[in-house]
Amino acid sequence: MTREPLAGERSAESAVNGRGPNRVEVTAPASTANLGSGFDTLGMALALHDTVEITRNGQEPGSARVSVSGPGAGEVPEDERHLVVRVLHRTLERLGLAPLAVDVRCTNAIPHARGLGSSAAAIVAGVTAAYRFAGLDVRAGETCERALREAASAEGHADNVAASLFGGLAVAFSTENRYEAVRLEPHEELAPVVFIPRSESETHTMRGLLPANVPHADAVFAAGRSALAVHALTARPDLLHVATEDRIHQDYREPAMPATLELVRRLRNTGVPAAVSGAGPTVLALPPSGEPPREVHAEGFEVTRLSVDRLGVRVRELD
Ligand SMILES: Nc1ncnc2c1ncn2[C@@H]1O[C@H](COP(=O)(O)OP(=O)(O)OP(=O)(O)O)[C@@H](O)[C@H]1O
Ligand SMILES: N[C@@H](CCO)C(=O)O
Repeated sequence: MTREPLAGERSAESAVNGRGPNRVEVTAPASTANLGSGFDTLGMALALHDTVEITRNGQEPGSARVSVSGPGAGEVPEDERHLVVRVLHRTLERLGLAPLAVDVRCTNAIPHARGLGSSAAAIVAGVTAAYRFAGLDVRAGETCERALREAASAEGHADNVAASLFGGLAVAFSTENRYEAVRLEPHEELAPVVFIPRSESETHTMRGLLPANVPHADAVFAAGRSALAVHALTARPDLLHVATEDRIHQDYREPAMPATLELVRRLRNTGVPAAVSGAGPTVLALPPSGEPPREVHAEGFEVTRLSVDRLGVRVRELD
């Protein structure tokens, strides 16, 4: 395999073949994507975390034994088909390294298929662990750009993974099929509230509801609102209500989650900036007070206040 060298790469082969860590712990944050007007572009990390502990076990290379507590327990595969393990192995392979045999312990808090970036957090955990086993730091210079591309190509879009990797607010974009992102510091007064329903929606199904093209006027509307959203989220939260307005994805997805869109409208009608979180069905609100509005009827939704995660993924060597 030919590829460009990575910073610290000379140590990578020897790290995986014996001198690297035996056990790493990765903590990856949830994320809310789109923020209304920034479809596939804006993502913000939230202080709700999955923790994954990965230990090399000396079994058959490429094998995995997985245990899960919290969301996903009893539902996701408990072997090498598990998302974190698939990404770990794929990333090692793309680094030109042999697969590892691992025990994986997942302690999850992010609900699955609700629009809170659970798959992105799992993917970011897998990429981060692979890099650490290879002696590389996902947060360092060129390596961090490659880690983003690795994670975004596994997810299919970069908004959630960029936020989960770097924390804070991500502006994701692509150039010549390369995923890229810029990290920005969200305004200190942002106080996200999420309304999480019991129902689930898989992102790939929700993406199937989107049209191939949108009217030019809607594209112009989206460009203006998303540019404004960057300013509102970082400097002028008083502009969030207008900045989070969308015309290019939410309504198209309404037939699959009518209660979500109804709640978005009820919140917005009381003046609260609100949008579908990611591909839904969770609703994200950014009330200026940080208080969920009492007068808005939100039966069927669990209401949770979350702060912004400003650090992104964390990794520790345990052994
Ligand atoms: N921690 C995890 N471990 C294993 N598999 C996971 C994990 N998190 C998510 N998945 C897989 O990804 C699926 C959910 O991903 P999906 O992209 O549809 O939703 P999401 O990431 O929660 O929401 P969104 O992308 O809208 O923010 C789950 O059904 C499961 O198969
Ligand atoms: N931008 C993505 C986020 C969900 O993963 C979407 O709305 O489909």
